[in-house]
Amino acid sequence: MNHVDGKFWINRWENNEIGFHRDKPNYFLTKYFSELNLAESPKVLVPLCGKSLDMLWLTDVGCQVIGCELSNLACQQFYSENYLQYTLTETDKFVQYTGDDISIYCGDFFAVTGEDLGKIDFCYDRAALVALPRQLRINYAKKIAELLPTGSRYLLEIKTYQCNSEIGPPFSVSKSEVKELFTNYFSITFLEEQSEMIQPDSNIRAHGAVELTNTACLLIRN
Ligand SMILES: C[S@@+](CC[C@H](N)C(=O)[O-])C[C@H]1O[C@@H](n2cnc3c(N)ncnc32)[C@H](O)[C@@H]1O
Repeated sequence: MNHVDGKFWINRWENNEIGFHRDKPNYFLTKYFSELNLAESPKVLVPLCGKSLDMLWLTDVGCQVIGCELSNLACQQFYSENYLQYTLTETDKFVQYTGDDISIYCGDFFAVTGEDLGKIDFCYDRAALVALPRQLRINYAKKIAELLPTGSRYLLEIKTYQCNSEIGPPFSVSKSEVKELFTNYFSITFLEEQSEMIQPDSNIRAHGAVELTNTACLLIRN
């Protein structure tokens, strides 16, 4: 399993192993969005976006969305399944899908720069940090801090479960790890926790994890 060079994820999309995809908007996003005090028409970064329908929900409430996704197939499916028009531009780093309100940089998130994005108001992370093994989570936290300007908001959902070694994705990320990764750059509030039983067909269930807690974290960039 090679998470680092991306083959793992490319294969998952090619084999349609996308059990992480949801057919309705995320509960924490829809509940807490209005409390974020964002400017009008905020620019939202969705790292590791897959073909998440949360991006559509965000445009419905007036956001301009920039996603980043490794798999070209995921990007194509996002636009075609939602009947959205796009144009394609190729650079040395990305294939850029540009739609009316949603653009996706198809390529490696770790190659994105502040110059590529412009000023981001809000970063929305569902199943992104927790998709990454520990060393990449450290790099990811640094990248997020680099891309987000002072005052911007970062809504992060983590999943926490009991395990003896690092299994995943999704990887178990605790509230103390969130503090460790982000405390140098952000003020952190834990908004809400919800427990759920892990699906019997999940790979982490096969390693003995039975129940997990989803925690919504709100981070504000210092
Ligand atoms: C668990 S999925 C979550 C997708 C989406 N956030 C959602 O909620 O459905 C993680 C996604 O991250 C993408 N990904 C993994 N590593 C990446 C990287 N380095 N750059 C960009 N995308 C990446 C994968 O292809 C996959 O679609």
